[in-house]
Amino acid sequence: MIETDRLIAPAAASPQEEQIERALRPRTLAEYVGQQKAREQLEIFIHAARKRSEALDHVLLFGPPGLGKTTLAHIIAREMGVNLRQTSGPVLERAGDLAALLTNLEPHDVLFIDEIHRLSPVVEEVLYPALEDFQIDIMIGEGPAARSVKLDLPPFTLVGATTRAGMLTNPLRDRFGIVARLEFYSPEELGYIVHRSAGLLQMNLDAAGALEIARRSRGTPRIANRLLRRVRDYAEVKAEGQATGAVADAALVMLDVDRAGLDVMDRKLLSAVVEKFMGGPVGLDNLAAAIGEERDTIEDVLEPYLIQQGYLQRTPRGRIATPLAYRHLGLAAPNEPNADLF
Ligand SMILES: Nc1ncnc2c1ncn2[C@@H]1O[C@H](COP(=O)(O)OP(=O)(O)OP(=O)(O)O)[C@@H](O)[C@H]1O
Ligand SMILES: [Mg+2]
Repeated sequence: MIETDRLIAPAAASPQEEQIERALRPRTLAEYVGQQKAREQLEIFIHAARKRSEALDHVLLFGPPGLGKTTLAHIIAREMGVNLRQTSGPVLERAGDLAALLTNLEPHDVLFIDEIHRLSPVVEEVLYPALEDFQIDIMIGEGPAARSVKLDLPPFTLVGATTRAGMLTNPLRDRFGIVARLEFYSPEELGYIVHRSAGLLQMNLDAAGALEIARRSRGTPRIANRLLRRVRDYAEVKAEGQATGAVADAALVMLDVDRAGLDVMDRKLLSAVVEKFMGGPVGLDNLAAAIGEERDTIEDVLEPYLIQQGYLQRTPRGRIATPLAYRHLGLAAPNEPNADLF
């Protein structure tokens, strides 16, 4: 069960997995599948910045976990031909931590701040003038002898990533010239990603096998690559390494990923709304308590895909299960005309 939970969880599970992810990560914009809107924008702005020999404008990337924000940050640095320095909101505790990073940048470098919605207010204060004027004010010394010194920074590009653009303060959000929202991938796009990964892993995966995995990966490349590796294991043990559509299906059924690509947690959430709260509306806190999950996990990880696929609706009064959710659970929706026949 624990294994299954981890399978679908969009966050990278272990250092080992992160290593595999790095190996499968596309390195150029041309290799980056899908996200057409974000890719086209970036292509143009990167091209223009390079032509003028300027730093790229600051970029905010947002979207659910595993859709390719970190990947895109690395690609931006690579396409700009500059270094990337990486940190994250919770790691930057003090203003001095950020100042140290900023003063070590070279012209046009990319500073990548993951989970940028978790920056502390004091650090954010330092960031504003850095983003706007490439300057920071730092305090030197303590007590009566303390004084503030202005330091010039080289022009740089901040790439911020967040799963929740709504949690950014307005002044911070306003300082990004380029804002790209990443969307869930289509089965065709994921099929292509899985096909490419299978090549890198030297695995025999036919077109039907790739599509089966793609359709059941919650629109998320990280999950697609993870399911691919499990299908590979299954195929090696049960099917002489041939990952066909039928083999992939059998492996995914074994892993409790259903034919719509929903896993145990997805189904648990939907059945809680339907059975414990009569289809909703139910508030986030009640739902979290009912299924024993964190609010954040529900909002960041579980809900976005269920909403996008039309199983769940978010209303001001709470979450509501749609007729599709009832059907998926093998139940009749309360207002459907034939409800009584079942
Ligand atoms: N557009 C893409 N084309 C091909 N592979 C991709 C693409 N986007 C992501 N991937 C694959 O999915 C994995 C996860 O992507 P990434 O780590 O960039 O997600 P993320 O959005 O940063 O997630 P998190 O919010 O958890 O940090 C990558 O290692 C890469 O192999
Ligand atoms: Mg990331």
